[in-house]
Formats: sequence, structure tokens, C-alpha cells
Amino acid sequence: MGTFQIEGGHSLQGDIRPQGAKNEALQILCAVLLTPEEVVIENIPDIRDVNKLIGILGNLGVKVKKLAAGKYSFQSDDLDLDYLESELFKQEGSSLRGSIMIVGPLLARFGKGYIPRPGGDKIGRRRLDTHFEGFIKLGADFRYNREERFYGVEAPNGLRGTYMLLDQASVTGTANIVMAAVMAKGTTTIYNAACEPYLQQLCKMLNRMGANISGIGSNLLVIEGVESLGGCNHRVLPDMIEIGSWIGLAAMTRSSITIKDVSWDDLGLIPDTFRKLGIQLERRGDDIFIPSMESYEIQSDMDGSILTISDAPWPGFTPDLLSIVLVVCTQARGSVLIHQKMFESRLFFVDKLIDMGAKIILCDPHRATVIGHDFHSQLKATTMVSPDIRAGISLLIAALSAKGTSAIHNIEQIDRGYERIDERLRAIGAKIERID
Ligand SMILES: CC(=O)N[C@H]1[C@@H](OP(=O)(O)OP(=O)(O)OC[C@H]2O[C@@H](n3ccc(=O)[nH]c3=O)[C@H](O)[C@@H]2O)O[C@H](CO)[C@@H](O)[C@@H]1O
Ligand SMILES: C=C(OP(=O)(O)O)C(=O)O
Repeated sequence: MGTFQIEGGHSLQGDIRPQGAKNEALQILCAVLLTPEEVVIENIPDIRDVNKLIGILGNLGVKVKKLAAGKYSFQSDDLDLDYLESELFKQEGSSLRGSIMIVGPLLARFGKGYIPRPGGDKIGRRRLDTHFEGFIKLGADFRYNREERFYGVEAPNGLRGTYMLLDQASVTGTANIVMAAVMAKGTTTIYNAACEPYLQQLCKMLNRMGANISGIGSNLLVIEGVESLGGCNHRVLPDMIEIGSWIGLAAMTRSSITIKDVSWDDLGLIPDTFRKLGIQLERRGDDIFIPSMESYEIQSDMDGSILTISDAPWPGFTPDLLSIVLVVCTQARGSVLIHQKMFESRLFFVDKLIDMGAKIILCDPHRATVIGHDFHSQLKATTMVSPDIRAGISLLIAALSAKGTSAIHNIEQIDRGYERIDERLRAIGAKIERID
């Protein structure tokens, strides 16, 4: 279990460039299984989850070549499907959430797909029903081995397009079903589809490979099945969750930071949500400039009531930034209610912030009220364990703003989504060391 040691209380300055988006990369990497031709992907982040998925693709027989930093070529022309039934796959496949998205492409191309129940963060129940109900609607047979926690779908006679209304706008579920449907016979219509930029990018890439998907960016996707897909080039967007993390970091440490090449038009409600906390953000070309601020004041609603920040499927505010918003509010002027609707265990980390001196009332597993200090009282350094990726980065931001030296254990959770975070933060003046 690795540890970060952080000396807090210093303001930072400079430019930071976001990595490629983790959640997009996980989808795009799975899509390389849909064609025997070469697929070249750029801006792949060098993070644990993505590297694990690339490892799984390699074990499946995909020819993986690293062409440059973040740039890889993949060719799935000679796969070893026996790997899917091996003990090694049971371990590797369960170690990250994103691996679930190999099932759709394998089912589309080879008529079968298996996956162990994915592991990952302890952030609440994470059902897979939407994925498998979609595959069943497309004509696949489903089985679940309860003892081994192993899911399987088979469609030896191929898949057939149909209409489906998803029970939830699941991000990975939509990606999986889209990838299964692109080569199904006839038309598939997916209503209540998730439409995060990750999915928009996936659908655009699939169309470049020869698929016929319309409705991209909406919650109604129409997919005309095609016989086969070919190779393509694709570039992963900057990671909007990392961008939000750097905005929070700048505000909490009263730093002046420029976040480079953010792809503003794909950020949805993220900039305005931070603005509601009183944080100044300036659009400079495709960069975000955040000036150093002595203080930031949370806006009230128009009728004067306390602001609520809650998550929702895209184009709503992403749940992956709520922990970061929460930590930023601990030093704001004013009060806010944070309502995490999707996940039931993502707010428990506030205990650590309370230990550090933050004023937070955890109302129930989904809601926390934060009363900001307006920098009149600095958080105090402490020792903590990162429970999940976004709680981890939030604790790291808290430690960078706190007085004294903090330690964060279990930083593997942070490394699964943030590339060389210690080096990149040191480059803008942070005092952070990795201790193995
Ligand atoms: C690898 C990856 O891409 N992970 C992301 C993906 O996970 P993932 O695709 O696993 O998450 P889902 O979209 O399936 O759902 C996440 C949670 O929200 C609940 N839910 C979802 C939709 C909805 O309309 N109502 C609802 O309550 C689900 O029951 C579940 O508990 O999307 C999540 C939701 O944006 C993000 O937190 C994860 O970072
Ligand atoms: C919850 C997250 O990731 P995953 O779905 O990979 O666990 C996240 O990125 O915040």
C-alpha cells in the first residue's frame, strides 16, 4: 500500500495539462475488439486502470504496440478466446470496472462474452442488470454462476436489432450495448441511453470504423447494424474529472493555475457548477485560467435558499466530481447541501475532513451539509486512507491546503485514475512525496 506525504499550506502556480479521459479510454480500448484491422489511439492516460485493461487485451491475443507516449496501435486479428475461461482472467477481469465493456464487442464479433463480477471502489452497489438486460433483448442467452460470480452471454446465431428502454442511463451499460448492437441484424433503438462525452466519443469512433449510429449526444440512439467494422484513428478527449479536480485544487490552495487545452465545449455544467461556489474561471482560448482568490462565496438559489449541488446522468453534473466540490466548499464562504443521488457510499470519507476540522454534517449516506470556513480556520494535517479514487483526490486537495504534513495511504486508488499525479503537482509547486 503506497503513501503520499504532503506538506500543506503552500500556494501553487503554473500550467497543468489534463491527461486523456480515463472513462473514455476504457470504452475506446474495448472497441478495438470489434475489428481485425488496426486501430490507433492517441492520448491514452498512463494510469493503473487503463494499463490493466491493455494487459487484459494483450492476454486475449490483441497485438498491442506502443507508438509514442500515450499512443498505441491495437490489432485484434487472432484472439485467444480460451483466456476468457482461465483463472488468470477471473483475477484480472475482476480488478477494474472498465473490463465489463469487453463483453459487448466479443458478443458482437464472436457470439460469446464472459466476465467476472468487476471489483473496484467501495462506493455502493454497482449493478450490471442494464448491461445484461440489453444483451438479452438483442437475443443473447444469459447465465450467472453465483458461486464463482461469473457472468456469461452467448448468441451462436448472432444478435438481432430491437427497441429497448434502459432501466437506467448506465454509462458503461450503454457503451456495452452499443458495441454489441453495431453488427446486429437490423435496427437497434436505445432509449434512456447515457450520453456522456465518453459515449459520444465512442459512437463517433464506431461510425469512423463503419458503424451507422445516429442520435449521438442524445438519450435516443438508433443503430443500423452493419456486416463488419474496419480500423480507424482516434484521439481521447482531456479528462473532465481531472479538469474539475484541478479547479478545486486551485481554489482550495488559493493558487493561480492555467489548465491547458480542456476542450471547453465538452465540459457541460462543470465550469458553471464551480462558478456557483464563487470560483472565478476565465476562458482563455481552450484553456481555463483560475486566478488566485483570497476567498470564494457560495451563491444562494434565486429565492435565497441554500444551494444544493447534486449529480445526474449527463448532461447533468457528474457524480465523479461531487467529492471534489464537497471538499472545496469546506473553505468557501457560505453553506451548501451536497446530494450524491447515484452512489450510496461515496460520502463516508467526510469523516476524515471532519477530523481535519471541516464543518460538515453527514445527514444520511447520500447527503452532506457543508458550512465553509472562508479560510478563517485552516484544516489540520492528519493521516488518512483513501477509500476510493475521488475521495482520494479530495483528501489530497484537503491535505495540500492544510496546515502541516499529512499522509494518505492506499494511493493505488488515486493512481488508478490520475497519471503521475505527484510529479505533475510538484511541477506547479506542491510539496508531495511518494513513499512506497
Ligand atoms: C468506468 C466508468 O465509466 N465509470 C463511470 C460510470 O460507471 P458505471 O457505468 O458503472 O455507472 P452507471 O452509469 O451504470 O451507474 C452508476 C450508479 O448510478 C446509479 N444510477 C445510474 C443512472 C441513473 O439514471 N440512475 C442511477 O441511480 C446506478 O444504479 C449505479 O449505482 O458511470 C458512473 C456514473 O456517471 C461514474 O461514476 C463512473 O466513474
Ligand atoms: C467511480 C469511478 O470509476 P470506476 O467506475 O472505474 O470505479 C470514477 O472514475 O470516479
